[in-house]
Amino acid sequence: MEGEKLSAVRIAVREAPFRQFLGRREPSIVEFPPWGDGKSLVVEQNEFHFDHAFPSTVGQDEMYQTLILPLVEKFLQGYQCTALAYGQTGTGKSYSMGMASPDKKPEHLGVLPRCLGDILDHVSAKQENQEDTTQVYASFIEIYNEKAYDLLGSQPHVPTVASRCQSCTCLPLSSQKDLQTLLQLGTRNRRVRPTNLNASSSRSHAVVTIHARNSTFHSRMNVVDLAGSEGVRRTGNEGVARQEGVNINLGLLSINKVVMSMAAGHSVIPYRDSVLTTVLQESLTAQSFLTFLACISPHRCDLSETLSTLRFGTSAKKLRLAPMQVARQKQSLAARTPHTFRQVLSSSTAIKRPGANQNSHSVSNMHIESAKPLANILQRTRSELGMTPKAKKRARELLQLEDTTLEPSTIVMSDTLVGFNGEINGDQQLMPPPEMEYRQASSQDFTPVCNSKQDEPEKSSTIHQSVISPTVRCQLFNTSISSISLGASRIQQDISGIQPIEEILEQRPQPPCPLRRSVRLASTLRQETSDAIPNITNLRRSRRLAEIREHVASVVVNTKSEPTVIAVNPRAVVRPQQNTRQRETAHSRKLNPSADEWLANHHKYFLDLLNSGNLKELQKMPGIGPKTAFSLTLHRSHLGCFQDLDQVKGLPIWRGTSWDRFSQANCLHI
Ligand SMILES: Nc1ncnc2c1ncn2[C@@H]1O[C@H](COP(=O)(O)OP(=O)(O)OP(=O)(O)O)[C@@H](O)[C@H]1O
Repeated sequence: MEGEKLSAVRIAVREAPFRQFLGRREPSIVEFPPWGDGKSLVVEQNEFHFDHAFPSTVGQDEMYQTLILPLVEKFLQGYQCTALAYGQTGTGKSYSMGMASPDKKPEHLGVLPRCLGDILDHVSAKQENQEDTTQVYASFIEIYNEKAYDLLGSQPHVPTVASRCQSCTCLPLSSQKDLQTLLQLGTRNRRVRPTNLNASSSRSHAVVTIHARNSTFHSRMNVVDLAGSEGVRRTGNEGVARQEGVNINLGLLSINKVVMSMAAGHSVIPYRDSVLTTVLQESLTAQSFLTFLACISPHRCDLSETLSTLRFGTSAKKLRLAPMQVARQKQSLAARTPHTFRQVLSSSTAIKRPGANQNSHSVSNMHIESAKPLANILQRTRSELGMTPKAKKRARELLQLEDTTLEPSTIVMSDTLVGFNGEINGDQQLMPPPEMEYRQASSQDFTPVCNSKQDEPEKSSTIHQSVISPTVRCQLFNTSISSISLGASRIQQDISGIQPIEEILEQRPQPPCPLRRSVRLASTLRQETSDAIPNITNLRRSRRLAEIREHVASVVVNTKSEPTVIAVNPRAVVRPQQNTRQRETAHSRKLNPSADEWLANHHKYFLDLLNSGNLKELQKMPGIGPKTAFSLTLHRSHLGCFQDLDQVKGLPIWRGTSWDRFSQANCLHI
């Protein structure tokens, strides 16, 4: 087997024998077609293809040799391996994994005793040849009601405190006697309860972790026997047993979610959803070998559970893993910091953008050299940690850019950085640690970060650049770079084809005013009318309207008699005197148009509003309610647009004096 390419994820299905106590013999719902080559099965016209499909006639030895032995070989070469049995209750998971009470008959021995036996044989053979000094030891835990129990410990029924069971008992294994002790202790202490479907149903998930440790690697192999998936009603459980069932299903659901997330290439895997996945976190990574054994029932009454077990297997086939041999110290780093990869990747994502490599060639060689050790560490950390294929692809892209781009918080620049159209002054260092970068933005964050000369106040244009630079820094780098001047020469622009950032920023069209359209319209109207009416802001709406009416009345009177404004209402003329002198002069050019002119403008503007306003905007006009606004829009769409206000006045929507009120409220005087 050595040297043979073993697929990282393998799914096998095993059919259980008929359950005797059901008392009847019926044809199995599972068919193994001859064309399936031992890999396919058909259940009620649903076809499934896996790596192996074992009928109930296949014995323990054949199953072990085909499915588990290659995994054991990988384990002995230093890989992380997991063999996991899942399926409905009573379908032979514990039997297959060898976690049921030890059977005297050798043909019934399950995975665990067989693989421990093989591992011990292999290690002792090597030790005899003085080739190796591999130590083997194993732990046996169970997860019951969302609590982990150390079955080899002195208090097997007291939950362990450590969330990942790092401190559970590990028995050294050097002989068959040790092996027997381990199996006896574990299976004796494991919780079992008779249910309607299984006379000795395991009520917990069992995880046996075998460690092989030598001078070069520390590999792990998990043999997992999940508690059966079960419909709580079918098992006939009540009380505590019912709660057990709920927790069992919770664990199974969470493992399902973990596998789905890994298969989908998500960067965040929900390991923490249950104790089971937390314990298996170190093994269910993209760098492990995974083998699933789906145990199914031949009975028609179990059809739905059988189909759901097979569907889970089909989804797990989508997993794409890239196992790697894990060196002893690296493995512990990976195991202890499973999230480091994500941090590293996200920081890298923040600093490197597509196209950065083509523009960053002018980073000085000296700094590339200084950055290399750190770049290597980063690369190593990435490779040590499990990566989904998608993340791996991304990481590879990033690593290709590594030599010529900035590393987070590491490089002291002395040359010109062209990559982001920024120049970094030689004797100014990069800003320290990125933790500064993710503070909540405050006004201080946007004050120029300057050293030396740039602390001096400068011309407005320079200040403008400085104000931009911290923002740009946050976007492009995970580290701060002080004193970036964002100017790039025309030649650099021509070479890179990238416009300098400050130019882009300057030329970027101003974002639309954050005010709502109706408010903008209203303010435009107010501005227009403010040329002819006094400043009456900050007054209540009723009072404002009254003032407008008074003022317009004064203008009308004025044009009929004198060319200057006559104070018909003292408030109407007193207000402008409160305005500043500049405002008066600015307005004086436009002020005092004839009333006709003002009215014509006002009508025109008002008509525009009626033609362009939506329902909400129309309703904001004085004298227009929801119904009128709706009728107006209907007529408008029917007519195309209103030609003049007389046409609006002639619409059949105005009842009684409603037009007069509307006209008066809006100073239309029609
Ligand atoms: N392939 C098989 N050959 C012979 N006996 C089997 C086989 N599979 C299962 N059995 C028997 O079926 C019974 C139930 O098996 P087992 O307890 O392993 O099921 P399980 O899936 O672990 O159930 P649970 O999830 O409830 O613990 C056992 O008595 C076991 O010996």
